[in-house]
Amino acid sequence: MRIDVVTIFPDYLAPLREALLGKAIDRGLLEVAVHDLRGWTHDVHKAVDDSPYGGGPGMVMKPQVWGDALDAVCASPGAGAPQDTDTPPRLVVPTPSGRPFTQAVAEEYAEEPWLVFACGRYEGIDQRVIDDAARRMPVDEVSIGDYVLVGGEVAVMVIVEAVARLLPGVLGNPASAKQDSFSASLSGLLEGPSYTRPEVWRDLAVPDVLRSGNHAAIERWRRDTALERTFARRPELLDDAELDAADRAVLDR
Ligand SMILES: CN1CCC[C@H](Cn2ccc3ccc(-c4n[nH]c(N)c4C#N)cc32)C1
Repeated sequence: MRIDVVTIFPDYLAPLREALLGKAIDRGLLEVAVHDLRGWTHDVHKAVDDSPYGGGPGMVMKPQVWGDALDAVCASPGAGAPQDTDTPPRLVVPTPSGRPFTQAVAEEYAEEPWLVFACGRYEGIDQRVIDDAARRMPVDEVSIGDYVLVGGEVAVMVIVEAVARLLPGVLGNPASAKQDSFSASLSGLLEGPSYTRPEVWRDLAVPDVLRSGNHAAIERWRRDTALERTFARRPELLDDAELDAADRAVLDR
């Protein structure tokens, strides 16, 4: 997978080259290029923003600069295009007003050969940039949660990590992603609690079933605790979960 990120704060994305993702890049499982939006400005002040039409607080990011940047970065075939194909990338624009970025969206993105991320700042990017790009490529405006950040860079880090860990070979143990919270194999439920040695720590013991060696009982316990935790913390997830009679018996307890 090829990932391009356009931002006015390239150094903000430096952590993408650390740890697991850094290893994935070194192993060629992932290619990441970060571009400084100011490279497409033409004035001495390298202006990327201007005051909003209709008034209101803050500034809006200029369409001309973003248009030139995305024309260059999304060019296919082009320098960034994977295998130099003429397939355009999917443009992902983080914004609080976007559709929710969920595990299902992460799984969708993990199938894409090429993602380009546009990191807004100020009050956001002139809408015409998104509307213009949508004439040439798939565009997604997504939100990582119902709170307001200062810019898109942190959201891109969240999205890239959630997507990259799903790529074959990135996680040491691929089975780990199969047991993710929200994943299909867990019926969209939250994961239950995890434990490791010692058996007793500060007079708190590991549940006996996990040391029983009875794999059927352990699987049932993990399902039950996932159901209980989901019911307690995210009951709305149960609406879409495929529950059997045993599951419903747990919830009716
Ligand atoms: C007061 N204004 C309101 C509009 C957005 C302004 C800050 N900003 C500029 C670009 C930008 C990109 C993403 C996010 C963001 N915030 N929360 C999320 N879940 C996001 C996501 N994905 C925020 C952003 C602040």
